[in-house]
Amino acid sequence: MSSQIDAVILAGGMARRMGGDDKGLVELNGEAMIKHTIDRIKPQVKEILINANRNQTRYAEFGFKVISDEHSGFLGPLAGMITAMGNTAADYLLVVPCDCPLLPTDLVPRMLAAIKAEDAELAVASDGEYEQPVVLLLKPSLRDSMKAFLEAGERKVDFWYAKHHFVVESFADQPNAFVNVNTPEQKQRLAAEINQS
Ligand SMILES: Nc1nc2c(ncn2[C@@H]2O[C@H](COP(=O)(O)OP(=O)(O)OP(=O)(O)O)[C@@H](O)[C@H]2O)c(=O)[nH]1
Ligand SMILES: [Mg+2]
Repeated sequence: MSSQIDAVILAGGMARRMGGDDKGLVELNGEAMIKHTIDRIKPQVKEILINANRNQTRYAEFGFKVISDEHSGFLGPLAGMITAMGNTAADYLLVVPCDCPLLPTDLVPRMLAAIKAEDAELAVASDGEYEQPVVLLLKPSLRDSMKAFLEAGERKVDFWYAKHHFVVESFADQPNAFVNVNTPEQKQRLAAEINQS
């Protein structure tokens, strides 16, 4: 039987480098940033969850369930993952950020194959050089471990997964896969690149 896979798109940060604008809703080439992410991920998973702590009504307009962090206070991406893991019945949860508009279209099959090959608990994507700690495929049963880690005051995603059996899947074959838009300048640059190609 094939594995059921849901996804959470993390859009729950404060986006300070974007001047506090809600990053998932900022427009890139005429569409909300999160719409680019949705278009990349939707064909690869069963259900999508949007994790947002502001503007929930606007996020709901994309047609998916919107969930807010169960821990208040903007505790970081782990808080969004914990909430999503409690809202899925899937075998695996894909975690992606809202500010990576060019995610691989073969993200899920490759991460899943990497997990199965090593019988690992989770996979983290890499650009060939750096791990991408908010691009993960993980078993929702890891929720208790993540919750305990967050509630102990820890915040760093890579420190958390280092405690588990994880595999790294490299997407070095796709140099722009994890282009990350954190500032208005990065957004302008990417918009110009997309328009040229
Ligand atoms: N649920 C949730 N997601 C978060 C939180 N902080 C960051 N994220 C998400 O984690 C991912 C990576 O976050 P960053 O881009 O580093 O941080 P950010 O808060 O969005 O932006 P900056 O304030 O400019 O660092 C993004 O998808 C954010 O939406 C949080 O407190 N809760
Ligand atoms: Mg970012």
